[in-house]
Amino acid sequence: MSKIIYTKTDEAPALATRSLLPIIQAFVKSSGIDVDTKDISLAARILAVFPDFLKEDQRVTDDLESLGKLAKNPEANIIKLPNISASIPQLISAIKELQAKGFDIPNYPENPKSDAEKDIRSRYDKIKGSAVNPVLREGNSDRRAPKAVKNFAKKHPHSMGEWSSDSKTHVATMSEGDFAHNEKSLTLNEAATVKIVHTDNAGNTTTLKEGLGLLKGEIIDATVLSVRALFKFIEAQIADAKEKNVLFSLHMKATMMKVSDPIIFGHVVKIFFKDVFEKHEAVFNKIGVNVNSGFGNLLENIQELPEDKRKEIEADIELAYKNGPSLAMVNSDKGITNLHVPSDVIIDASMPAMIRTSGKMWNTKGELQDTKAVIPDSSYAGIYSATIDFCKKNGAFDPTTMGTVPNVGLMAQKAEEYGSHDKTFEIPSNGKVSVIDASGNVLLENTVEAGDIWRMCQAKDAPIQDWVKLAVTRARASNTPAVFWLDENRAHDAELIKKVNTYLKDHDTSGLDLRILAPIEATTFTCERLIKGEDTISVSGNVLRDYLTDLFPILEVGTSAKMLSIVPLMNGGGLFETGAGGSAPKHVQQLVEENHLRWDSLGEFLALAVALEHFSSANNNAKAKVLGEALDTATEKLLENQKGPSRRVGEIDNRGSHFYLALYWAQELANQNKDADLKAEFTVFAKKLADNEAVIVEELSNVQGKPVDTGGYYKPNEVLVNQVMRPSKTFNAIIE
Ligand SMILES: NC(=O)C1=CN([C@@H]2O[C@H](COP(=O)(O)OP(=O)(O)OC[C@H]3O[C@@H](n4cnc5c(N)ncnc54)[C@H](OP(=O)(O)O)[C@@H]3O)[C@@H](O)[C@H]2O)C=CC1
Ligand SMILES: O=C(O)CCC(=O)C(=O)O
Ligand SMILES: [Mg+2]
Repeated sequence: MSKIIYTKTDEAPALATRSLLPIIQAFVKSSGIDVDTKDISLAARILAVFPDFLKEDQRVTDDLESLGKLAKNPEANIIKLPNISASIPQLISAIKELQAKGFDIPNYPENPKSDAEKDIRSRYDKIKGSAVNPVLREGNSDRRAPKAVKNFAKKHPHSMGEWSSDSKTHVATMSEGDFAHNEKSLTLNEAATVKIVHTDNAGNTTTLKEGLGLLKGEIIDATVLSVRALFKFIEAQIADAKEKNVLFSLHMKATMMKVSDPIIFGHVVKIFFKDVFEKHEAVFNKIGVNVNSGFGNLLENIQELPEDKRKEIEADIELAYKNGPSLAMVNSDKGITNLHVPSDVIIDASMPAMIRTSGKMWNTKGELQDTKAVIPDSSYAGIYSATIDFCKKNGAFDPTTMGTVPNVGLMAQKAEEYGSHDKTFEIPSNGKVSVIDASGNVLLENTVEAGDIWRMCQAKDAPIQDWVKLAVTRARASNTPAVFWLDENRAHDAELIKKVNTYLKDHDTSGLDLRILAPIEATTFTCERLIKGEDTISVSGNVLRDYLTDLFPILEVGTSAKMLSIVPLMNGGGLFETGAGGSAPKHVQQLVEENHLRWDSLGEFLALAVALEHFSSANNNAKAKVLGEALDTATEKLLENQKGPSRRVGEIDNRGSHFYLALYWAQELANQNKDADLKAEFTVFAKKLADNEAVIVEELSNVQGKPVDTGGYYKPNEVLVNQVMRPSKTFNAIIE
């Protein structure tokens, strides 16, 4: 029998699940709907790949693998909550926590030498970074703000920082030598099996990858980022930030671009602290400093040095801070800078947050200051500079009047940069890298220098056809203009444009406003419509999907957590993501410190409603449809009555909002007349909830204000965390 699968993930969404899931299961039980869970948390994914290190009773199934298979099956109905895409520091701290809990898993080998270490390293490398989404996303992306959410934001706008025309904030990006400028691309006329070969200047060849099967009609790209150009660029930006007296900040996606971006991150750290690295290089090499994991790695590693050496290095670091521009801070109280940990500043969330805050970031004194946002590769940086220019000219966007920008994003089957992980290489020596087919034809080739980062991407034809179809479907269904954000001057986009023009002919596009604009023009076009209250669908590739589905939601409705985020799977199943953002680590901190969880589960509510609707049509289950419709109405009511979580301790939090969802959902089911059984069942249920509202709300708020222990961060203690997340005896008794 088909089921709805609810994913157990990490951090705030996983905490919320402990409260919400029992409610959901209680509501759907009588309708013959099974809501099962799969654990794809970072901790579970680690345990799943090391059965040989664990005791029999500690072993877990590989739920990600089985979900990946399910996603290719028409029966799939998966509710996917955000999970940690682990940076190395996150991975290491999860490993430590598991080891302390008695799981005898190996350490992460920073410099694997033996075969055994290399095997361990390769298992960990599969877990790190964005390792879940690419496996489950067997479809393209349809993300939008539901009407109720837009209306709520218009009535109750989030705060927006003002923008002034003399803001010194700007984006800095490379004008040569980056991935954008070196890109080569082609479409395959026939299926092929290719290998990737590095040839040095003496003619020695090294095969970087072989046996890579490509399909007919697939677009492939090869490109390289020159480290020499990167160094020159970063040095100039550091000097310029100091001269202009703006904060220096770096914005990368080290999680999703898990091979290239940590390397770039590391280079920026080394250049920023150039004098420190030059002077102490030998020591750093000896103690195994690796700043691809951020400057924090250096600070941690030097702790093991004798005190005088450590003090000397710390003094040199202080000097570097003094001589350089001010760094943007992630947490000025704790001295955490923008360069500390790559997973603290993730571009899709960090740039919009900055734009929402007048283009400012925090300085060391905890004050807001104008910022230089360094985004090394210029492929997509322009959309942020165009948005910033727009705000400088027109002032901040006004959430009470602005339109909306839904997105249709190409991502299925690891499209574009998503699929580059196993085809990205740090190049050992000067020469060239070639993509060569079985007959020896060189399909793509780039000149490289030692240290350059070379990568290849793929976009298969079937996902592209599906994406064009989805764009037309959404444009038609919402009667909204749609813009393909593609640049004819970029090699990859030029190939894609040919396909878009071809596949648009497969659909009835009469009366639709469909256009193709380069990203910067598309941004300005969209923003100009946006301030007039007009809606525009962005139809984009994978990276822009990621950027745009945080950028516009954060400006429009304050957070991308409130987005409806659907992935119609290409084989007919449904993947329903909850919101378009992440796992909000700061929210966990607040819960632990003061037992208040400000996570908003609106994304979960929206996803569940569409999952129920999908379940209904896939299984011919009329009750599921009634449940879904009632849930949607209940969600609207929750917004109207402002029963979403507050940010402040003592006020309604995530758990309180779940109670109100249950109350309204039950009331809607009691009020409907499509299903008599549900009506009867939930009339009783709704009355019980309503009668006990005051008691339950009091029980839920009484617990707040004190620290709590959930027994772990990556793998909390189930008993403790359930107690924390379900503190109302009265509510629990009614649910059970
Ligand atoms: N689909 C996925 O699985 C995704 C996973 N991630 C992962 O999430 C982690 C954190 O990423 P990060 O870039 O910091 O982005 P997040 O989206 O987790 O956080 C950014 C900020 O957005 C706000 N926010 C996000 N979701 C909610 C919500 N449901 N309710 C209320 N506020 C919300 C919070 O603001 P405030 O603190 O001001 O309340 C939060 O600090 C990383 O490990 C990353 O890899 C990121 C994106 C998608
Ligand atoms: O997979 C990830 O690491 C993040 C994905 C993400 O940010 C998104 O899909 O919007
Ligand atoms: Mg994103």
